[in-house]
Formats: sequence, C-alpha cells, structure tokens
Amino acid sequence: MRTPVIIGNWKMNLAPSEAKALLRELRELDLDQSVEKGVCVPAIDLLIAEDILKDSDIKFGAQNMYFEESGAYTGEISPTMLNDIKADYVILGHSERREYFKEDDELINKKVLSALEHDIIPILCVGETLEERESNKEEEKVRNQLEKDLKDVKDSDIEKVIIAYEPIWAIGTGKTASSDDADCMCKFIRNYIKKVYGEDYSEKIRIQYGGSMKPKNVKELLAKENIDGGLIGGASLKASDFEQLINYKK
Ligand SMILES: O=C[C@H](O)COP(=O)(O)O
Repeated sequence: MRTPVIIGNWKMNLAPSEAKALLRELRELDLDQSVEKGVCVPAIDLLIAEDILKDSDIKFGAQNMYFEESGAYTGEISPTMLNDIKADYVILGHSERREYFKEDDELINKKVLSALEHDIIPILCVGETLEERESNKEEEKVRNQLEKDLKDVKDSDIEKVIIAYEPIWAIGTGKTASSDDADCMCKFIRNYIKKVYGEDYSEKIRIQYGGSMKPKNVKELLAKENIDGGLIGGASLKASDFEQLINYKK
C-alpha cells in the first residue's frame, strides 16, 4: 500500500513576505494525516519554510539544485545546503528547467544521483510535448527520459525516488490529461521500473501526476490504480485549494 504524496510546486511565485503568509496559513489547516504532503518553494523561501513548517507534518523542498557540494557555481544551491536546512525533497528535471534552462538528461541524472547520495528525495519529472503525444511518441519519450535520468540508480535507492508524470501540454494550461490517459502513462512508468528493478520495487515506487490538477479533478485522478499523488503548480498557491487537494479523500 503506497502512501499518497501531494506536493506543491510554487515555481517562481511568492516572495518571502508572501511565502510567510501562505506557510502560516497552511500550518493551521486540518490536513489528512494519511497523505504525505509538502511544498517546494523558491530558493529564497527555503529558510522560511524550514522555520514555519518545523513543527508540522508538512514537508518542504527545493525546486532545483546542483549536483556538487560546493564550489565556484554562481547562482546554484547544493545538496549539502539543502541538508543543512533539513529539506526533504528536490524537484529535478521539471519540463520548465529542461526547456528554459536547457537542462539535459545527463545533468538531470547527476542531480538525481547526488540527491540520493545526500538523502534528499528526488521528485523526477518526465513527460511528453503535445506534438509527441499527437504522433503517439509519448511512451518512447518517457522511456528515454527514464533510461537516462535514472542511469546508475541502485536497486536500494529506487523506491526513494518519486516520479512525476507531467504531460507538458497539461502544465498551467487548464487542460488535464484524462484520468485514464494519466493512469495509463503512470502504469507505463511502473512497468518500466518493474522491468529494470523488479516487481517489488515497482509496487513500492510512487508516481505522481502533474498538470492542471485542481480540487475538482483530484479525486478522479487519485482514484486510479497507478496514480499515487500529485505535483501541483497553480493550485498550490492558495491555502483553500491546497487544503482541498490534500483532503481529497474527505
Ligand atoms: O510542477 C507542477 C506542474 O508543472 C503542474 O503545474 P500546474 O498545476 O500549474 O499545471
């Protein structure tokens, strides 16, 4: 039985004063304890999240990191910095980083390995463009990303990884993949893990769906056998929406 995991990805939103206000609101909510929950905040908000969420069961993490521990890498944050503030997660390979910041699979793989080495849970994002879906290439695209991004990840580490299936055409567009299509791709990912790591790990690994997940569609998506949670952009920026997402079972 996999614990559902719902994580907010604030993206480049909420300056420290706004972050403080939302995190304080989140801390006061009555949230379902059987759901693992967290927020991945901009780097400048990380210390605030550490401080405000320390006595709550809401975890937190970063939206990116470099793979080295320290050095001359202007503008980057490192896994040891995230360890220092006890960050739980780091989002890696988000399609926005792949597209706008030209991150390739080789770099993403180094980051995944580094996160695991430093006990930070990587939330690895994979997914196809609209063009790839329309030409029936979604499985090929995602398989290729998984092969490269998870290269050299050990059997003992694979179940720590959270994989977020995010069809790029559904991100921030209000278009959600149908629950059947989303489940089908999450199943495809689970089968890939089964083939490479075996059935036991494939049953344990958690696979999220991301792309316009909202209070109105969360129940249907999370009722699907292979969808274990959500990576939420827009709807994680409002406490009442986030509350409804976490409390989707109620
Ligand atoms: O990381 C989150 C995803 O990109 C989904 O964003 P969205 O919920 O705003 O569509």
